[in-house]
Amino acid sequence: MTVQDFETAARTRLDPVHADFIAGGAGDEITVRANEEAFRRLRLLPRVLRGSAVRTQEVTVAGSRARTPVLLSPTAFHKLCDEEGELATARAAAAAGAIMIVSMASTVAVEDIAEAARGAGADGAPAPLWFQLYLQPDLEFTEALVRRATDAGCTALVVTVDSPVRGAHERDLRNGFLDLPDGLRCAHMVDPHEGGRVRSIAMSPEISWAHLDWLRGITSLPILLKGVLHPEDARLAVRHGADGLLLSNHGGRQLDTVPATVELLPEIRAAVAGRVPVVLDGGVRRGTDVVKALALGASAVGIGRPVMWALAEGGEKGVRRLLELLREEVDQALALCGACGVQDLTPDLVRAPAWGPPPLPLPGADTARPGGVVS
Ligand SMILES: Cc1cc2nc3c(=O)[nH]c(=O)nc-3n(C[C@H](O)[C@H](O)[C@H](O)COP(=O)(O)O)c2cc1C
Ligand SMILES: CC(C)CC(=O)C(=O)O
Repeated sequence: MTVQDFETAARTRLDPVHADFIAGGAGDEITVRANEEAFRRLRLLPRVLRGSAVRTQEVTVAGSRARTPVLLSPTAFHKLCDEEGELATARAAAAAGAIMIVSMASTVAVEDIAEAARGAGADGAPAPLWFQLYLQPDLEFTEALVRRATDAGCTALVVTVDSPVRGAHERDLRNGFLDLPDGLRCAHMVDPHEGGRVRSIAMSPEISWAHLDWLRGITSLPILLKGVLHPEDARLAVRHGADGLLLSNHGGRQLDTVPATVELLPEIRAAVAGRVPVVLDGGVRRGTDVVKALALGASAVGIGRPVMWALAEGGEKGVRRLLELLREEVDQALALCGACGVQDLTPDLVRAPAWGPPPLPLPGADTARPGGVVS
């Protein structure tokens, strides 16, 4: 009945080491918890008598049209959850008309995922697929991967920029989960020039804005940056030609103790000043969470762990049910807010506690804390 139920059910089926890999985060997992808690602290303030009988959830983000504002954030290794892996996920996403962001660390190749999605798209419409990339210091390899994703029909690239090194996943270290089980591999990291050797994904601290400029020069696909948290970086992203941001703290899996993403949303929105869309992920578990994020200015929201749990619980059917459930919950929340669609969701529908940047005590200035970030 709820998104949370999928986790409970999945845990009875999954190897506990793999369940820990999915659930876990970096360090003390403070940010993992903060993401969900922040949504719980926000309150909705609905409008009434607005005639919201005909409702739509359609959105267009960075040129891709979707039937739902809920997209599938990139998650690695779907074959840990289901033997069909990303093929099952792609079919379910296509049936729901949801954007799926294929992880660079997927256990099925993007060409095969695209084929599965094409076969399952409702109304014969192609389901939008985006491709997530960790920029590799080996630019030739990165360029070849961008071409593969483009040729497979992906309509945007999502560059994850919060991973100059990998976050410290202490559950995995304790469990000794350091590699994929035999028989599974990252499909995009098999190097045809090196006799099928599987490369590791480099999370490299040498990656800089210059690499993004290089990427901008080799592709005409929209580029979204995933993992920008500081408003100054959001401004820089726009200046460097990014077409959108995926406001994400990697589900609390990179730097622990960073703020919940929904807390940062108003600041990031203000920084980009409407020039590019902002998608948000992290802790979205309810239709009301989706509505809160959209009201605060997100163009869409992503879900990570729930997809893995649903896949483990029921394969393609599980992910279909998950997406249906969220569609039903979003529809109900829209109706109860007096909204016919995303366009009717505005910041005045949300009451936020007083979070945001700490007050900057200026010499001689009144140091009283400003009110909530949502006015
Ligand atoms: C098991 C797992 C694998 C992930 N793999 C990737 C990945 O390959 N690339 C990436 O950019 N983010 C990855 N993420 C982060 C997600 O894209 C997303 O930011 C996060 O899961 C959203 O938070 P949520 O799980 O609370 O919905 C992963 C997250 C999880 C839980
Ligand atoms: C294997 C990693 C590249 C996947 C990831 O980003 C994560 O586990 O958070």
